Amino acid sequence: MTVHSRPAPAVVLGQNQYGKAECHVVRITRNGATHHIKDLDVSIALSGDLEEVHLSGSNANCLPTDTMKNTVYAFAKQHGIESAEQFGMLLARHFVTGQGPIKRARVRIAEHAWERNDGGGRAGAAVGHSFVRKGQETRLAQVTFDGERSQVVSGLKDLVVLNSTNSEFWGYIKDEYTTLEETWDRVLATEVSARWRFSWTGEPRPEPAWDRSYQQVRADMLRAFAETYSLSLQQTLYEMGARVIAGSDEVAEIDEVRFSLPNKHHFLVDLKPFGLENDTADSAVYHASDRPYGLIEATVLREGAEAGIPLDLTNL
Ligand SMILES: O=c1[nH]c(=O)c2[nH]c(=O)[nH]c2[nH]1
Repeated sequence: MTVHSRPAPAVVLGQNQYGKAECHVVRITRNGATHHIKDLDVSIALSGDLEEVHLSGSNANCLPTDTMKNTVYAFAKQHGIESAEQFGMLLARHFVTGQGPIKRARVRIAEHAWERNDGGGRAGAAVGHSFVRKGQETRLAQVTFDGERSQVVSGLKDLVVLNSTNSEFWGYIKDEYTTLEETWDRVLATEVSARWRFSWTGEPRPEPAWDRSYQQVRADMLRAFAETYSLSLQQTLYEMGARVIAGSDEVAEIDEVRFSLPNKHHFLVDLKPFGLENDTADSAVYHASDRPYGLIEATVLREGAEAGIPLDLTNL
């Protein structure tokens, strides 16, 4: 059998673009004790005279995607973020007018909206630096009944909260692998996942008013988060649990609260290479990192109560 070798086909480069996707930039503006937050996911795609980058490997016309990322953070500090549209326009114009080979820039922005954490209307002075991400959390309930006794575990997940000050982290173990710098002022943010178990097991005790209880627990958690001057997320977790247990009344008595709190790290961006001082009295720009993240989990119990919520929340 003869194998007919075919001539190599002529190949050409088609449409192409490149850029840095999902630069998660958070800018905190400080007006005294009242802070404001802008939280954007910025994705950039540039195109233009980029044939040689693909064909010969010459990077002479290639603006590194790392530079695009730095530009996002530096512009956030330098020019502020008025709106997603205005910030996107500023960036798109910068890349096209600043670099000859770049002919077109596409900037996509997803903005995460935040509102003030007023702890259900009861948080007082902490409101200036405490925020809740917009969009409802998911409310959860698990009920079991064995013919005699009921058990009710309520919960919530996806409640994202952030404090732009009143959080420190220092005094921890330092071994040969520790590089983390101690901090006396950082952003503390988490996505609350919690489950709480009621002491109520059925008649003759009156059934708790579940909706009212849920609102009370949610408000207690938000208020404790806002008002706790935090030395660690672990300490904040404990304060939130303690507030929930103490805040539950006799009818809707809660014996146990279990939390799973991812530490949503916000890293201050080093803008010194661009001649910018970050973290000044009026504003700071952070990189909101989504992974890896610290995961802080614990149960807080009424003294004397037996733990009944399993360690693994995903099974509830
Ligand atoms: O609140 C914190 N708790 C930790 O255990 C921890 N570990 C870490 O690196 N950062 C933090 N922050």
